Amino acid sequence: MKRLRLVVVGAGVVGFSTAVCIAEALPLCSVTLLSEKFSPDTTSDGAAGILFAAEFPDVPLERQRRWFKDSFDHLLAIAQSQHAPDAGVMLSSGCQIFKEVPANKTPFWSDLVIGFRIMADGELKRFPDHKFGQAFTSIKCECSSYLPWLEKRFREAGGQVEQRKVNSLQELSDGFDLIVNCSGLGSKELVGDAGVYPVRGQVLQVEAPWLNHFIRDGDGKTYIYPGIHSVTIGGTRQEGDWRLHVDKGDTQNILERCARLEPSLKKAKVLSEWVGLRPSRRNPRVERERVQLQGCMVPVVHNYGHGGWGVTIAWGTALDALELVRKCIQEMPQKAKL
Ligand SMILES: Cc1cc2nc3c(=O)[nH]c(=O)nc-3n(C[C@H](O)[C@H](O)[C@H](O)COP(=O)(O)OP(=O)(O)OC[C@H]3O[C@@H](n4cnc5c(N)ncnc54)[C@H](O)[C@@H]3O)c2cc1C
Ligand SMILES: O=C(O)CCC(=O)C(=O)O
Repeated sequence: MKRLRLVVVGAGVVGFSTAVCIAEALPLCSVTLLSEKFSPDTTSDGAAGILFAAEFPDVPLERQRRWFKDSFDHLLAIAQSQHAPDAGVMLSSGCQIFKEVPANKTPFWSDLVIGFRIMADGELKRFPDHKFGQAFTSIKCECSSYLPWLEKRFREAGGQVEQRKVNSLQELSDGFDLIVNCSGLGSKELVGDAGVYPVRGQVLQVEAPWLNHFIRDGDGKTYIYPGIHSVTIGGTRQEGDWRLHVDKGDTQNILERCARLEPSLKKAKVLSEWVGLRPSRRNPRVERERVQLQGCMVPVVHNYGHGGWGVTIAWGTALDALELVRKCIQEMPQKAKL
């Protein structure tokens, strides 16, 4: 019996989440993950990995809530299991503080994280420049551990992995019946999407084991996220900036901004510096189309453009992508399904 051959392009948190969802749900299909780069060399690897999100302008809020909730619940189950240290997933409590009271005091995910509450005036005293704060428990998912863990899970479900750059979807039409595109910023070239652009982010890993709680400035530029082995501090959001090298000016600026929120960071040792390009788009593209490749109409499911929130919503969008894959398969002629 000929098995249906599926290919997932991309080995970041979106690609591996999608590949695992598909391989585990459709054991009769052959699933291959192809990617130019793997952990530790993807954008996902350096992300702070905190589950937190801003709203995308044109995606129905219910769908965004589902992406957040499905991802949060999936990672919470891992954080509370024996797999937590191997997968690099931990609960993380802290606060987001604002210099001005925000128009929306309760973000759309406030009831999806744990214990969300508005901070009392007394708690804000240590942040004299800030007037308003939200305290809650979220999750930190460290992709340098999580991606290898997902890869193992994918292989255990029968998935195959191959390192290769895909220059055009045409290259895939011979070997595969269905393509799932999770190539992040690579989609700009791979599928000619002019709406995809980089937002450069620089972060530092510092040694500060005395810090247990995260602090995020509501402007989204400055954050301190204690992790399993070190503390991630950041950041920058430089739109359209393709530079992948560390900028020493940014490093200095990050250290100063973070020490203003948490003075003890002046005593922290800098362990490493890292730059990544967020695969940004006005809205993530989670949809399907049929593309003519070498004379055949081939179904393509897209799942890319998660910007600064890819770790947060990867599992939720992967489940959506799985449903789109199922629909494509249902519409295939019976012969192709065998
Ligand atoms: C500094 C910084 C901090 C961040 N912190 C957080 C955070 O705290 N929380 C959060 O939710 N998000 C965070 N993000 C955002 C997050 O990193 C991204 O949203 C996420 O990594 C996107 O995942 P992805 O799988 O789409 O892309 P990537 O990780 O970039 O993976 C894309 C994959 O596609 C492959 N690929 C691309 N083109 C091709 C091709 N033509 N052929 C073959 N393979 C190809 C690449 O090699 C790679 O494997 C942060 C980002 C940065 C830069
Ligand atoms: O914005 C945050 O607080 C988390 C880090 C992040 O998502 C980012 O830098 O893109």
